Amino acid sequence: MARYELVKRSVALITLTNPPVNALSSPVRHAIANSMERALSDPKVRAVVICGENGRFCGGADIREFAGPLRGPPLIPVLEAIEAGDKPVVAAIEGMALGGGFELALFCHYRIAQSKARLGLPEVTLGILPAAGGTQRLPRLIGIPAALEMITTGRHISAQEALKLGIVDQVTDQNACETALEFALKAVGKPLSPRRVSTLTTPCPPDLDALLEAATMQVKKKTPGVMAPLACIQAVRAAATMPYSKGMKQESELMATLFNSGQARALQYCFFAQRTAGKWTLPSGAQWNNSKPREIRSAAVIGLGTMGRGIVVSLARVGISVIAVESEKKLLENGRQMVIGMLERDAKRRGVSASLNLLKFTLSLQDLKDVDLVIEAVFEDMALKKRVFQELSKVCRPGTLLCTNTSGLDVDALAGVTDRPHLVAGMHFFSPAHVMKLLEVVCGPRSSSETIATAMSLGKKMGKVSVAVGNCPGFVGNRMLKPYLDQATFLLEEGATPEQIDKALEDFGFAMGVFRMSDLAGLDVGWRVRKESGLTGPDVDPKNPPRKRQGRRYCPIPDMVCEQGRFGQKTGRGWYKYDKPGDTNAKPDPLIQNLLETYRSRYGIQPRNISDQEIIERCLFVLANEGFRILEDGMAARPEDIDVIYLFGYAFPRHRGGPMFYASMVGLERVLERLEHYHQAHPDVPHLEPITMAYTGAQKALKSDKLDEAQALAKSCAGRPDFLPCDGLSICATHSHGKCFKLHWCCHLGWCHCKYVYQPMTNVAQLPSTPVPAAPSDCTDTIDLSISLTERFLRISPCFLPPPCPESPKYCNIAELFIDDYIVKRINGKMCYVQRPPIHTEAPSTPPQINPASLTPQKQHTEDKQTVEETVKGPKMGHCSSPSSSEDSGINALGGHYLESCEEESEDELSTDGHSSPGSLWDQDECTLLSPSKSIVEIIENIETTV
Ligand SMILES: CC/C=C\CC(=O)SCCNC(=O)CCNC(=O)[C@H](O)C(C)(C)COP(=O)(O)OP(=O)(O)OC[C@H]1O[C@@H](n2cnc3c(N)ncnc32)[C@H](O)[C@@H]1OP(=O)(O)O
Repeated sequence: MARYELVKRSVALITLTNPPVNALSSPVRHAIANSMERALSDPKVRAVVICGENGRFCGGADIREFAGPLRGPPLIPVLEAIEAGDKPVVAAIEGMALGGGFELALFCHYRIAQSKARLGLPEVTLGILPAAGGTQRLPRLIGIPAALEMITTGRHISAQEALKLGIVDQVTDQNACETALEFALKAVGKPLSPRRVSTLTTPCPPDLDALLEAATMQVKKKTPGVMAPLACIQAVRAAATMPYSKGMKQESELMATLFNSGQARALQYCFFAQRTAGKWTLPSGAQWNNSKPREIRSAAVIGLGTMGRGIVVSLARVGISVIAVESEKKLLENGRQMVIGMLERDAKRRGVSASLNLLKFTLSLQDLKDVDLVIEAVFEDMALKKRVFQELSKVCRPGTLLCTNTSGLDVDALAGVTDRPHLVAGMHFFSPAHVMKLLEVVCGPRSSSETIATAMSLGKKMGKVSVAVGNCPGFVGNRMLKPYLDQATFLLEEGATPEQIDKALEDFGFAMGVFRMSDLAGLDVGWRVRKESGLTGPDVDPKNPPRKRQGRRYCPIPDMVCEQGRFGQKTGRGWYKYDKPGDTNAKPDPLIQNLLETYRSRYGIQPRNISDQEIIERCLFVLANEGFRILEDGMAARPEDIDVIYLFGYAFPRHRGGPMFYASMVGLERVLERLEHYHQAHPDVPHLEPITMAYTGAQKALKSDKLDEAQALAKSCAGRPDFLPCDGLSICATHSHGKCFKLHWCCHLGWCHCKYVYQPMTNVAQLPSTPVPAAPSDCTDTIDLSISLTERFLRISPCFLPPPCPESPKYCNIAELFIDDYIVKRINGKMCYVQRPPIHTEAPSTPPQINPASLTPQKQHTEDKQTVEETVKGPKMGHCSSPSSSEDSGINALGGHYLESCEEESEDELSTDGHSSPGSLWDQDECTLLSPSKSIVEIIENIETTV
């Protein structure tokens, strides 16, 4: 984990060796401590250099270790030994020095950086703060304003900026390690005291309070409701106002508050979910690490509307030559000018020259015969898209990949009209395509692994977060959006206002509520889609009840708003009013209030007071419920993929982790209970019906006495102003379950009220033991959780780790009890955690449909050695049942911050209709929580539980 060498006869070279990023895991900390001890005690050693293997200094603490108890030596004493030593220590920074890695460098007496290195304290993005002295040392080195900015934003800086700020002593274009060795020798004999950052006095600006106040306002505005940046500011204040040792204590106390918070868990989950999403897998067994992408040097984009232009820019700025095609001269010229303008602005911002020479504009598809890949971005019209694909099939050389930017139409139907269905896939960009990070790569049943590998790799090259999804109407993101939007308008019917709904969502963490966002995106797009799908307009049978479509509840209010010419910001009127068209300052409009009142009285709806809790539950639980359906249908491989789609395509607040993670934090049983409750109240809204699996599961799980006790206590707190219904973010460490049971009442900053009133979250190991209750008379000794939604969720989401595991054998994590294959048994008066024999379940009666033309045949299950698990799961088939939602294009519909404003755009010309054909086969989930080596029916642990 660290190599120790004596070089140049007198310098100890300590090389961190923990690939891929030399994170400071327990063995690494151990190795640094030992190596330093050796170096300091060896009289031959006159100086020390610390570097990282493979050109990477250190990526910081090992984030994976945060989920468990601390093992090995704590970091701070290890680092303090470096600073306190009497031999000069030089950090040789190549690649990156981040988080704890940067702090390690700050404990060294000198720092040399390679010119391409990046440095930073990104802890805030993980919901914590730089707690290995970063908040106390950086301000001492570079002053409060610069340190504050780096610490509260987590921004990585270049080696040159680090030199300018005084963080590093030298920047070199050569090998940093070699340079540091020379530097170290020269430092021998020079006084070390002034080089010890802990001894420096923080330069304190006269307007400290005002500065910190401004920083506080800024982070509250930028990241409302997020705790870590505020804690960072408090820690930096301590650096300015307290001696070093007291500041360190303050830093550590603030860290303790953040470390176990739900926000930290959510943000760390996001970090890994983003990386997991890149590890795609197909039913054929093809996956990210066994499929080779093609190199794409040239591409074509068809259609220069909003999406097409953004795609051209995304391709050209990473050095791919692009032929852009339009159908009319005027449109082509307009598109050309806009693309050039966008590229020039982008290049100026990045300080590079615009790659205009890579662009070619044409009216003829014939020009595309030699390109490596085509992305079709014409209007969302299946007939038109089919014509384009037929034409491409004739024109392009046989190996050209044909991709579509459809936001929800059937990719396989398009593949079917080509001569190369295996080379067809969806590449669903989000608007504006050159800004939004998300790319859904849609795998049709016939898409080859090479095609998917190429689309995913091209996405990565363009700087996108690419997620592989199955082929169903709306794919993943837009399919989930439909029930979310529906709930918002149903709530309007029932008595809420757009302002109230938006405020509840914004308080939850969205940058914009659903109605403000819809106004920004434009209301006419959705209206047109609804007209085309026969939901509104002249095609609707006049005998059809106005608030029903196909037996389901339908809300015509959005149509009524559009009928009045209110299309949102661009017309100066929408769900809100604006001072003038294009203005962004949304004001409540009494006309909308009148419209709602008239509507309600017309349909005899008695408006009622709707709580923010109901708004959040109905809008967000329905989102997660659809996510579970998507997993069931096999249209996403993992909950992480869904969350990543919502984080990057729909601006779901990152500190909530994404809709699936949020549901897991609230507690799936509570989500299920609330969905059941709302579905009973609204039986004509199928999306509120919890998926069958969840329903069945809840019937089987038994409640424990402890749970009742906790609920009774919790209920007694209802109504107290300082306690709110659990938002799922306040993790209950008291009961060590990582998620609150239903009816918990928690304050939102880390207090749990399930048992210990007004007691802050307590380390589980410090809690008194709870005796196992006597055998209950009216229930069996086995809690069968085998088919609960929770169990399934955890099975398919190994990343949803239980909270830090207590060392004490008196407790276990309840989450573990939900793991597939385990049951809880009472053995000799103790609750034991037992693995049960495999369940022999019948394979699904309907075999998956496999297209004979498929070039990616299904895994031969009969030939492989397989577990029961694999047999039962099998690949999923068919299109999902939810209605098509092409109300795209993402348009950041949940309310995200754009990095830059959208330009004045016109819609692409070209028409619509769309039929769905059977969708993709999709491998379901993996069960990495269970080790196949574990023996069957073995008592693996004998632990009392507090349940
Ligand atoms: C007392 C507390 C003291 C200190 C607190 C901390 O230090 S918190 C950690 C602060 N550090 C970070 O936040 C850095 C996180 N990592 C990154 O930003 C990037 O990974 C990095 C280092 C810039 C490298 O980017 P690159 O694109 O080259 O690789 P990728 O992100 O795909 O990562 C490769 C694999 O490494 C895993 N990984 C990266 N950093 C860490 C880490 N700090 N701990 C654990 N694991 C880390 C990452 O998950 C990837 O894993 P894989 O299994 O291959 O998906």
